[in-house]
Amino acid sequence: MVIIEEIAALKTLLQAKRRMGQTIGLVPTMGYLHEGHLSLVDHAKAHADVIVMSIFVNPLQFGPNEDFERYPRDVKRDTALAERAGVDVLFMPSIREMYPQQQWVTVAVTGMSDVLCGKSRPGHFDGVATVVMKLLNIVRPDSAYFGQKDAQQVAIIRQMAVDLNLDVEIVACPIVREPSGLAMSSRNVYLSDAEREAATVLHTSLQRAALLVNAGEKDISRILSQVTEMIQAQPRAQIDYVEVVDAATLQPVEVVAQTSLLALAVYFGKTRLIDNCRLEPSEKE
Ligand SMILES: Nc1ncnc2c1ncn2[C@@H]1O[C@H](COP(=O)(O)OP(=O)(O)OP(=O)(O)O)[C@@H](O)[C@H]1O
Ligand SMILES: CC(C)(CO)[C@@H](O)C(=O)[O-]
Ligand code: BAL
Repeated sequence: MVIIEEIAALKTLLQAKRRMGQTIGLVPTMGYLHEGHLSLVDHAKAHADVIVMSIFVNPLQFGPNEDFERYPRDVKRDTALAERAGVDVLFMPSIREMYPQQQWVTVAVTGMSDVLCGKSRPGHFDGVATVVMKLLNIVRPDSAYFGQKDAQQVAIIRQMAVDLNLDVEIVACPIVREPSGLAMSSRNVYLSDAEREAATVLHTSLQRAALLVNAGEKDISRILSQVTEMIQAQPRAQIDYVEVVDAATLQPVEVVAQTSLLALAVYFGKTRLIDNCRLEPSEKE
């Protein structure tokens, strides 16, 4: 595995790979790697010849009172895990390398960014879209891999690729979970044992919703009230939002359809966790 910190060096290396006819897959991350990230590498390896993983904790996507400073970092461990997973090029730029001067031009996301997580994290998705756009322009991958855990992020990036005519395939990969059902996340490290245990209610409540839909329930308010009640019964949980939206446009929907996404964000102590699942009504009626 080659480790690169400079944009120019990365561009030169990838240009040579491209000239040899090799395809490039990009896995963007903020590091502190876990099985969720590594599953993205597996998906990328199935499609592309050269796997580039980026590790960059992007200041542009953190609000002033968020956890940019204390976001977990472990370069040594990440390097070993990336190499073992089969990453070919690990791109770890400094903040100065990515933002050598004030960023005068950024990507602005409208509509899709003021719902769900965007409501409580103003500016977050502009920061995500801007850094992903920069990474795509630096790496020029054939395909880029994102986790479905961050459902709003992947929907926005897909839309960015369409709206800004990007020549890249955006691939959404399934959520990887702990045996307890808790979705893997770098921020899980903030949880106390009791909070980690309590947080399993997220997956259980999503499963309850899926069961209801399977049994023929189409009324979104009834589904939402069951999910909300289950979470509220857990004293350590503080709901930020629980919503059903269209998975592609993120706009609210009134009746469950094949494209519906149940998404939630819930605080356990100071830690805000997200999770989601598709609600797929059975075909028979
Ligand atoms: N459990 C998971 N399953 C599948 N993909 C995941 C999972 N967790 C993260 N990813 C994906 O990995 C990529 C990098 O995410 P990131 O580095 O922010 O990790 P994270 O665990 O989501 O961190 P955070 O706790 O900050 O949300 C994103 O595309 C994200 O959706
Ligand atoms: C896509 C991403 C790497 C952009 O900083 C980040 O939002 C993440 O890790 O999900
Ligand atoms: N995985 C999303 C990155 C963030 O929460 O900033």
